[in-house]
Amino acid sequence: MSTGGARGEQEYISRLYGRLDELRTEARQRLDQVLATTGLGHQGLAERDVAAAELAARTARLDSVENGLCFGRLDLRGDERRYIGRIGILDHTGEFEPLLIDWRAPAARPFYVATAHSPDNVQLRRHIRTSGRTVTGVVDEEFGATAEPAGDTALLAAVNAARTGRMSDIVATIQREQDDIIRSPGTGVLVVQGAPGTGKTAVALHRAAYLLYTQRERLSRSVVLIVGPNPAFLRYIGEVLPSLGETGVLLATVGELYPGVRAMVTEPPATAELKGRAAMAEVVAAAVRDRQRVPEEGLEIEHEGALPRLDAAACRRARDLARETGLPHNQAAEVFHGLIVDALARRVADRFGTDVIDGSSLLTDADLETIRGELATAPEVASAVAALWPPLTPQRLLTDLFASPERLAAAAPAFTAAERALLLRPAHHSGWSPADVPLLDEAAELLGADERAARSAEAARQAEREEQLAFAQEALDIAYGSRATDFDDGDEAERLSAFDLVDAEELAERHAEADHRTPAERAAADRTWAFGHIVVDEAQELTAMAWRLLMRRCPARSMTIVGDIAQTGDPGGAASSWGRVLAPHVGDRWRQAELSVNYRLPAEIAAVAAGVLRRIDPARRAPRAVRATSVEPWRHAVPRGRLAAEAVELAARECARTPEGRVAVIAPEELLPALAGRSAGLPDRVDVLGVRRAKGLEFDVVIVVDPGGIESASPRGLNDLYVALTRATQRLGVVHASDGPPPPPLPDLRPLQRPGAE
Ligand SMILES: Nc1ncnc2c1ncn2[C@@H]1O[C@H](COP(=O)(O)OP(=O)(O)OP(=O)(O)O)[C@@H](O)[C@H]1O
Repeated sequence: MSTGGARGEQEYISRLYGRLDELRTEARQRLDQVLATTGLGHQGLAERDVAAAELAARTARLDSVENGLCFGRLDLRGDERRYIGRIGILDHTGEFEPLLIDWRAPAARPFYVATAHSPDNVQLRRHIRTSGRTVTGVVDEEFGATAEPAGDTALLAAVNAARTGRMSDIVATIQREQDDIIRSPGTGVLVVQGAPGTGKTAVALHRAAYLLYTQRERLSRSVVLIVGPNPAFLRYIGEVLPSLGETGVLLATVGELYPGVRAMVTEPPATAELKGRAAMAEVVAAAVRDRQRVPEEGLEIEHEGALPRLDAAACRRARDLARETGLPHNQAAEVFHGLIVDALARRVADRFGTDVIDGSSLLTDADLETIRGELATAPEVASAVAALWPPLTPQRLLTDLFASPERLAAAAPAFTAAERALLLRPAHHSGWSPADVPLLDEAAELLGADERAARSAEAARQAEREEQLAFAQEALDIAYGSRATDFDDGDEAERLSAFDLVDAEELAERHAEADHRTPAERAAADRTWAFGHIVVDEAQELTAMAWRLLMRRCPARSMTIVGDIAQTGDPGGAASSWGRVLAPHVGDRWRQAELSVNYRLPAEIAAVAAGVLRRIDPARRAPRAVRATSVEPWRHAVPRGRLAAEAVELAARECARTPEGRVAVIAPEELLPALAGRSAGLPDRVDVLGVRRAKGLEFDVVIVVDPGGIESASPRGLNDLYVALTRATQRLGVVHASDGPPPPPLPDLRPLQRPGAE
């Protein structure tokens, strides 16, 4: 690494930061000006809010690119020089030349794809390292020269760096196969398959940033949704997009995608698996149909004396016709009500008798209409009809379904009794689980809005508005009343007061709560939001029901799906094949890209993982590791009762030998309480966790406890073991019970010398 070059670059980098500071100040001043603007009408206020939101987003973007603002330089043949960085910055003097080129712009691409074989007009590629605003070093790669490729030096420094517990961006070292995926067009469904550590998450996040750059107008309004497997994972990746200047995305688990429901309840894996099956879509549909009843004994209503009875056949006809409209349940309820009223009106007319000669009604059409109108508004009719076809919320439907063995038997006849028992729970349950969320969403689609609830919400809004109007009128009256006493010095004609400028309507609008939420916040609160693009990470974990929910949220089917079939630990989780998962939603209209280089695992750990992968699927090729560390993974056999104690002791030992970075102890769920009890004295940078929570995360050092226990804990335990063994960037140890051999290929590992003797 050259420090001479570093000194040479400092002046330019300082100039860039100077310009960044100016841009920030300008953006803040404009924001302050916009917010201070007054005297706008309703339309003007709305425009002001839009401008303010855009300026606030710009300010946030400029603030977030402080670290590593510029990380590269390209010298092209013909004396052109380009500096590459997190955002584009123009020189404000003269010709508005680019001072810094956004990494996503086409002009930056040679920085990522130029090679000695295909230099793309590049003479020199320079990696610039900074700490704060100071240049700490540069690494040059001259094309045509025989120097060590600097790209590798920069990449190796990045992959070897100690982990902080938060994922960092890879914008300075994106590799060619990753760049191809990041810049591939945003239309359609793109699946990125790759083994653990190949950079799927990194690529997916940079792709989101790239699409936001190329389609800013569309995507900043329609919002990019990033879906991860659990909140810990979302926290882990949460800083990547802001560091790339992108703050307007929504990160969520599937369990967080039903507004108004906090899915906090944990339930047995078998229940969650069952709720995730595609068959549940039919169960929910059947549960809705089951609530559209026909009384076998017919329908008898007390209204001004008993109304004529409607027999079951007439009720069934009304139900079938209402269903045939194809409307959601709550909207079809109105149709059903109308049909029952029609049938009743005809019966009432019949009671008055028919003409003995031709059998026609003795009542005129007008008479019939009067009877109909009267029945249509009769509360007794309404409540009798609602008992047959009740208005339902998704929560009500599922609560009733899961609380009743009879309802479950009717809605899920294809499930076994044992399976239905897994779904049973009391009506007064303590809340919703993540697996309930796609079911609630499914129900919401089939039920539609509860029209009556919507009407009463609209009535409440109207009442509130009238109240605001009255309040505004009162305020104006007071202002008007006080005018003579306030301004009796004769110059009131020159002064403007509230009643001169606004009427009550306008004042009420000003008092009305403006919607200052960002598009991402509005999207989070709206079940029917159509996202502009969805990124699904750890996609192999999603259930069939979760896929249905996500596809509904993305009618344009613009999606990036990243995952690894070999890491599916959840039998209800998708994927033994991406084709099978996607076929119901997009047929074969999807494309796949593959990542083939392992950036996380050193070759020594990758070899252990490859052994497990061979057991999962002998046909699958393990990715090539980008580096070796010469540190061999170890194993340590201990009596079963000592697993937790020894693991904690070894974690402490690993901490002592690795002064910075993260250490993880990954164990079967049933060992976690024992481990937690013993690990209180360990430093904060040690995590003790099960495989489920470790998915997608990485650590400098990993100790896998009781691999046999992880493997036997579930039908896909071997996949879980594979996940656990693929989390470490530097060192891996395995602690296993001495009463049996560790599962292959772990017996080949070097046995650990007694601590201290190594
Ligand atoms: N081009 C790159 N430059 C520097 N680091 C990289 C690069 N590509 C990937 N990495 C690093 O490799 C590690 C693994 O990346 P990532 O977590 O995206 O892999 P993954 O394929 O999603 O893994 P998993 O399947 O386990 O979730 C991360 O630390 C990431 O920053």
